[in-house]
Amino acid sequence: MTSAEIESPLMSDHFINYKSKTKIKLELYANLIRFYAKNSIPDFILNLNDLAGSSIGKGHNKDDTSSYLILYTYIKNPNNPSSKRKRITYELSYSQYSTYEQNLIHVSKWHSQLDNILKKRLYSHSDKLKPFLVLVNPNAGSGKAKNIYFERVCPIFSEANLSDVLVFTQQQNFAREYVKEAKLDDFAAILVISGDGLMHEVINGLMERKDWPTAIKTPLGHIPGGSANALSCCVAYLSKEVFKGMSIESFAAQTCFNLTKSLANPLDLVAFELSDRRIVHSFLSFEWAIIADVDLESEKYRFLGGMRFALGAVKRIINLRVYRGRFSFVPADDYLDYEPKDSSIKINRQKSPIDFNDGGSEEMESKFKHLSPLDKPVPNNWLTIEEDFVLFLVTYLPLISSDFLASPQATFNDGHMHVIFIKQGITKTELLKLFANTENGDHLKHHLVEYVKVKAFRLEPIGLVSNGQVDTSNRGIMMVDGESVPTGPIQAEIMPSLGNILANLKE
Ligand SMILES: Nc1ncnc2c1ncn2[C@@H]1O[C@H](COP(=O)(O)OP(=O)(O)OP(=O)(O)O)[C@@H](O)[C@H]1O
Repeated sequence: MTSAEIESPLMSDHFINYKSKTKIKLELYANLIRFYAKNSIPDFILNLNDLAGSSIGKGHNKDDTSSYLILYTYIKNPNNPSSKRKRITYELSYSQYSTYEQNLIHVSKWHSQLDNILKKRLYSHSDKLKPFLVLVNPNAGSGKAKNIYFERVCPIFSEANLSDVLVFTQQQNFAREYVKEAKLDDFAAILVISGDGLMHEVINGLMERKDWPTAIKTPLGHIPGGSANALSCCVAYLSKEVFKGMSIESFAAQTCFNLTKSLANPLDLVAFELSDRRIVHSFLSFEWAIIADVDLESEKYRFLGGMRFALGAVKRIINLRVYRGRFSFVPADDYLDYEPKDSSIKINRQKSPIDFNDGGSEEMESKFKHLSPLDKPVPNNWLTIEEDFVLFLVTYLPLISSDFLASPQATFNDGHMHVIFIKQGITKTELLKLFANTENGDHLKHHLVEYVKVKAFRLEPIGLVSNGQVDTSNRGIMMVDGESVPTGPIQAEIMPSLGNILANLKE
């Protein structure tokens, strides 16, 4: 027996379903509404997790004294929990009293009771009445973000009785500067309608504030509006919601509905020290070798949306590049005995006693737990691999695009970076097959794909390898969260649970 069955309803009333013209009894509980047509057994149970909100309406006929309760639901097929959500509205007329005013007063009680229950579930830690700050990049992806805001997001916010402050970004780094100066206390959360690049800007803007330790705790939400939209895919994947096989508009609407049901969840961020000594913060990935080449080179196919990556990958595999590099890392505790699948990969394990900040400085020690200055050797307890790499990818969320489940083990705050690399030796055919197997994470089973979980790493790119020669003038492209950074020695450390991401995680 569920707790709702032993509780008495908060409200119970008879309505007429406007569409079917049938009588219906509704019982409201803390988590659900029961719909009874004839029997004492409910015909339908609406979980309040599937309800965006309600509104009050009046009939068109001037003699109609009834008042209407309208429910906006986004329901999955009950027989298929992994189905898309479908919007269904229930228009329920109430006419127990003889005047419209009396009926309206009673329906208003339902509306405010529902609003209170739904808002209580939102951001329980913050002020319910604060608006969202919504940042929209009108030029993201194939240029749909503005329409997504007006046609998909606004209607759901209105159904859920949520308010927002809209800001269109005007150029690169606009959002970064905006959140650096914004009065964050005025907002419940920051929502980004764009690709992953704009979220990267927002996170870095927050980290550049004087009050960054509190600023970075502002809950962040992502609504897909760009081409890859990896963060929205990860939120949907970890919330057990569909994210494939639907248009960006439907995906955005579903994501927006889920945001109205979301709570703030701790999010791992990664601090990078770039070769020019700048510090940037990242939520998604670091790419070098083939993935970075594809990401940058496929920019010119942005009009294709997500398809741009598939096209770029095929082109780059045909003209495969190999880069020599030195990869040093602090393995996660469960990877201390890490051995590569390919026995020809040699790991340099320092035997000298562990010294965390060997050659480090006080400044580095105060900022980082593992990193020493970039111009000094890595500490003694790090492991080092020097190889010719075809692929080198670090992720801290599961997906880098809707069809690339790079690290199935990753969660929002598992406290680690997940490194995948492939060294020279893989054939073009094998690589093509492997790229076709990334949707379910099956690439990790391939004997030439290496995987290691780390807390910190350093990558020193050496040069492009061709015909046994190393061209040190070409060290490839490096990308953090899909944004180019200067190529050169780079290092990174995980910052466990530093940020907060909005997601409706199911138990
Ligand atoms: N109004 C704007 N006009 C032009 N560029 C902008 C504007 N606002 C932001 N930008 C920049 O556009 C770049 C791309 O944005 P974003 O990553 O959000 O979309 P995308 O690249 O289309 O999507 P994805 O990252 O999913 O592939 C970012 O570097 C961002 O700083």
